[in-house]
Parts: sequence; structure tokens; C-alpha cells
Amino acid sequence: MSKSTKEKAEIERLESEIRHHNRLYWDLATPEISDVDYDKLVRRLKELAPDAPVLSEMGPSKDPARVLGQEFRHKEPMLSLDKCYEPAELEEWASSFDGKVVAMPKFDGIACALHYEGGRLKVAATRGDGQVGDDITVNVLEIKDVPAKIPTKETIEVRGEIYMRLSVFAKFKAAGMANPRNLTAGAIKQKDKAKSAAYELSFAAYDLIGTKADSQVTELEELVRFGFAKMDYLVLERDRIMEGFEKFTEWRPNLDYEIDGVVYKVDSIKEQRRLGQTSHHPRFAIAYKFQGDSGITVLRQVEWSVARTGAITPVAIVEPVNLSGVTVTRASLHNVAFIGSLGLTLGAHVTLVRRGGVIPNLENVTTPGTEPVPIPEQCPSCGSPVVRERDFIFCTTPNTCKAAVIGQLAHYAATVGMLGFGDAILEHGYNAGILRSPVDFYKLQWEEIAKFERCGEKIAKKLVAEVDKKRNLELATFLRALGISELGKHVSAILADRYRTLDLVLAVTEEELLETHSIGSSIAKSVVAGLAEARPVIEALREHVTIAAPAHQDGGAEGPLSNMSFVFTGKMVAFSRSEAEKRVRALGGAVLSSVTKQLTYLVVGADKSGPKSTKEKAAEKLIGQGATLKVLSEDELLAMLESDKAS
Ligand SMILES: NC(=O)c1ccc[n+]([C@@H]2O[C@H](COP(=O)([O-])OP(=O)(O)OC[C@H]3O[C@@H](n4cnc5c(N)ncnc54)[C@H](O)[C@@H]3O)[C@@H](O)[C@H]2O)c1
Ligand SMILES: [Zn+2]
Repeated sequence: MSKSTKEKAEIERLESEIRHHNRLYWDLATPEISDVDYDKLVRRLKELAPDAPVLSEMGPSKDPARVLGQEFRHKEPMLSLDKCYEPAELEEWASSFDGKVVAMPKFDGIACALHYEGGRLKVAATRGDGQVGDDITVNVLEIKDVPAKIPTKETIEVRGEIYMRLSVFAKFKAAGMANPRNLTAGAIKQKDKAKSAAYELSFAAYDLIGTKADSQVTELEELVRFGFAKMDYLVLERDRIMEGFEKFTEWRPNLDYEIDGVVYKVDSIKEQRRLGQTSHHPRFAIAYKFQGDSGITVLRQVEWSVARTGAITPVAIVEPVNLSGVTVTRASLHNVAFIGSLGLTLGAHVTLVRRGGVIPNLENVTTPGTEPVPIPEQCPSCGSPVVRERDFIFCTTPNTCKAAVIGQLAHYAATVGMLGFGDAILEHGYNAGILRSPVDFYKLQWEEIAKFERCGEKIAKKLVAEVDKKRNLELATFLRALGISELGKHVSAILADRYRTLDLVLAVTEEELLETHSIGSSIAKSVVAGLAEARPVIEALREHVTIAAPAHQDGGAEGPLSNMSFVFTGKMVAFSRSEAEKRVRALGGAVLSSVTKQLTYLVVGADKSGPKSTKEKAAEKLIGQGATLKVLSEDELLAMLESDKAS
């Protein structure tokens, strides 16, 4: 059967298009089309010319300049996966073997093989073209999920996916990066392992070669025993195989990693061996991929909205496009720099992707438009001039800007958990002049709220009651509610846990914060400056709310040492520093690292052979200036701890 000229031309076109996209995807990590659109090209070519050589080409081209380490020849080829898109195709596959099926996430990252010998990681390699990959051992050793040592002496190979958690990706996304997979591909090839480590990559192990495990599930359990992260998977009967896809579709929006489908594998290793493999993929596994997550549409307009920080962020208004069953008309553009980096113009054709199946993201321009996107010079809410700071533009008067203030109020209400304060109520309150700062919540009178449009007595009373319920706040919640940049959930919890009282938090210095694990200099700076700037609001709020110390990790919230803070210096004799700190915390005290005038006690260890420490000198100086802080000897501390324990 000879092919028509038309078909031949289509085959040629498909081959060259697929080669073009392969190069963009594998070599440059800058794909131009979505995976779904790419897969359509591949499927069409498979129909027309199943033997086309391009169908078995994969991985980066061999350019020595791009290779990180040495080439590594795989002991067993790293194949691709067969793919399907319809329940019928999946069911047909399921009829080809006996026993159960394991369904697991299809991670969208970079495949990697780990070779262990005598319990140690010897080589980590990328998949490459399936036969030969690149040695990336140095960078892989920086990935926390990859154990350098495992409790077995056998020679084994672990296969898995290197990927970036979405929580890690969040900050790159804010900086305008489109997709975690492409970042991962770049990160793993970094020449400097510290640079690679800075991407905080993760690893999911899905395959184990070289053990006597007789099922896929036993392999996965063994991997956990070796120290790999536990994989989210399901074991299914063959006649309920679609449940795997349904469950993962349901879980997908809440997963901390990106998946582009579900991988099904035959559970029995015996059956796996019987089925074998083609030169392209194993027959005992198949990927059911998500589809329709992306589409191309036209950018009509850009709207600008003012956040509570005063940041003015662009939102794309696009021609309605259907993405996995939902009509999308808007997508965030993150910041003003993002518009430039995409080369966005009005009327441009753009690719929209619902990442993780939820938030639509504009990923790239396929055909440029004609008009530049106008960038505001005045705040769209209050008309103040805007300033540009790095990637963002800001309203210059966020403390009086209506949109920013309403944003701050909404943040406060949501953080402390006051229900019912939606944007409409907040806007009425703002317009009436009775809601201009979080303090105003506590002064609201129901009679005033009842005058708002569509409000009435019942709602008004309910809102006031909501406020009354929030007159006692935990320190961490209070801190977070202030809406200070970088003082989010994590940092607020650290501060509350460490300093225990609002006064101590307010006295904190940048240097002191920097000593806290996981707080870097830009966070420290922003938090200290933000607290200073918010001081008037904080003082005003204190008149209305009682702030409680958090329940401590090491003990109760309240204890005999509550409201007292301790700094240690010198070597202790009776117990280790960490033990002493733990006991102080258990009794409700705060352990700090530097001497300030708010400090209660400086504890000096009994083993004192050297000269006075800088901390002791600092304490003496402050005492000389009238500070109430006391210097305690180790014995005195011991006595204090003993008596408090007894009481
Ligand atoms: N957008 C583009 O321009 C473009 C271009 C080329 C390739 N691509 C993408 O690459 C795909 C082709 O690449 P492929 O051959 O590597 O196929 P694939 O990525 O669809 O499937 C094979 C890979 O899945 C990964 N995987 C993730 N989780 C897994 C699990 N639990 N078990 C087993 N494997 C798992 C492994 O890395 C494995 O190598 C295309 O379908 C497309 O999605 C896109
Ligand atoms: Zn403004």
C-alpha cells in the first residue's frame, strides 16, 4: 500500500515539527507548545508512520558543551512509557495480564537512575537518549530525598524522578518562571553543586532493580525502608482501574508536586517479566495522561489590581477558552516584569495552562500582537504616582490607598478568622470612614454597620459578635495578621515560639533574627523594618486584644518561667547547653541568642577558664545603664529549674 503524496507531505511535516519541539524541550528546556499538543503530533505520526525514526528519539542531543559530567551507559535501557487517553485503551491494556495494578503519580520532572553498591550511592545519571545519560552524581547528592547510604549491601538501581515541589516553585513563579519541570532540568545541570542545591529539588523513587521483591508494592515498601520518600500510590483490581485516574484527578489540586498523568504498573513482578518490553516502552506499564489543560487564546486587555502591600499586579483578560472543562477568561500575570519577559502585547496569541488543574497561567506568546501593553503611571485605585521596585510597581501611598487598605483589612479578618467581612462590607466600612485600619474592627458598632446597603440589624450584630470572638489571639496569628512582608505563617510561628511575648518580638534585631535557622538576611530586614513601621497599629491593637503565648513544642504554654527570657554563655558543667535550653523552654521561658536590654537573664556556664565573654561584657554594660537584666550562674539556674519543677 503506497502512501499518497499528501500523506507523505504530512509525515514529513510532522517529523520535522516533532524534531523541532524535541530540541526545544530536551536541549533548551523552553518548549513552545504544550505537552498535550506535542502528544497529538506524536499520535498522528504514529498512525501514519509507526516506524518513523523520530518516534524513538528522545532526550537531549549530544552536544559535549552541555554535558555536566561524563557519559554514563545504562545497565538496562531507560525507556519511555506507553501512553493512553481513553478508558477503553486503559481497560484493554488491563486485560493483558493477571493480578493487581498499582497506580502512581506521573511526576513531571527529570528521570534519574541511582546506582548503589555496597550500600553507597556510586552514580546518578539522567536518562539521556535512554541508552546513555549524563553523570549528575554531585548534584544529586545535594537532593535531600536521595540517601547517600542505604541499608543493603546488594548492588541495586533505583529509578525515579527529580522534580521541584510546588511550594518551592512558588518563589520562582513569583519571579516569572513558567514551569517547574524546565527549572528542574536547568538546575540539575548546574556546574556548581551549590547553585544546583539552591533549587531545593526533590526526588520520587518509583522503581527498584536488583532485589528479590516479587511485587511492585514490595519494591515501593523496600524503597521506603532504604530511606526514600514514601510515594502516594493506590493498589487496584483490574476491573476498577479507572479509579486510579479519578482519585489522582481529585487529589491533584492539593498535591505539592506537578503531575501530568497517572502511571499504571502491573503489580506482580512475574507478570512484568512475562510481558516484557518493546524498544520504546515496557508493556507492563502505561501512562494515562491528563489532557486539555492548555489552550491557545487571544490577549484582549490587561487589568491592574492593587494588593494590600500596594503592589500593582497585572491580570490578563483573554478571549474565553475552555481548559479541562472550565471556561477561563482571566489569568494572573504576576508582575510588571513578567509582561516584559514574555514579550506580551495586546492581541497576542498566548498559551494558557491550568497548572495542577487549577490556576490558569499564561505561559508564552505564540504569535505577537500589535499594541504594547500600557503600564500605569498612577495607582488605579487612588491615583497616586507609582514607583517601580525591581519586578513590581507599587502605589506610593498604600496606607491611605483604598484598594490597599481594603486588602489589609481583608487579610487581618481572614487571618484571625473573623467571618463575614467580605470585600463589599469592607468597602462600605471604608467609604463610611469607620474601617480604615484593623484597629477599627474592634470599635465597630452594630448600628453603624446596619446602615450599610443590604445589611440590616441581624447581619450587623453578627459581624460585631465575630469581632468580639477575636479579642484573644495567639501571638503567631497576631503577627501574621499584621500583613508585614515576609512575616508569613512560617516566620510568625518561629518568632512566637522563640520569643514568646509581643514585647520580645518587638525588641528583636536583624542580627538576632539571622541566628535563627531558616531566616535569611532579606527576611530579617523586612520583618524588623515592617514591625517598626507597624508599631503604631500594633500599640493601638493591643488596647483591644489580648495576646497569648503559644503552646510550646517542648512543654506547656504557660509555665513558671513565662515572660522571662534567657541567653546562655560559656560552657555548662551540669548539663549540655541544649538540654538547659530545653528545660527553660519546657517551663515557659524564651531562649534568645543575643543580649538586649529587654532580656531577663544571662546564664553563665560554670566551666569558665577563659576571659569574660562578649555577652557578659554587653550585659554588664546594660546593667550599668540601668537595665533590669540579671546575670545568673549555672548553679543559680539549676536551683531555679529545680524549685520550679517541684512547685
Ligand atoms: N512540549 C513539548 O514541546 C515537548 C517536546 C518533547 C517532549 N515533550 C514531553 O515529553 C514526553 C515524551 O517524553 P518521554 O518519552 O519521556 O515520555 P513521558 O515523559 O511521557 O514518560 C516517561 C517518563 O515518565 C517519567 N515518570 C514520572 N513518574 C513516573 C512513574 N511513577 N513511573 C515511571 N515513570 C515515571 C519518567 O521520567 C519516564 O522517563 C511527551 O509526551 C511530552 O509530554 C514535550
Ligand atoms: Zn493607591
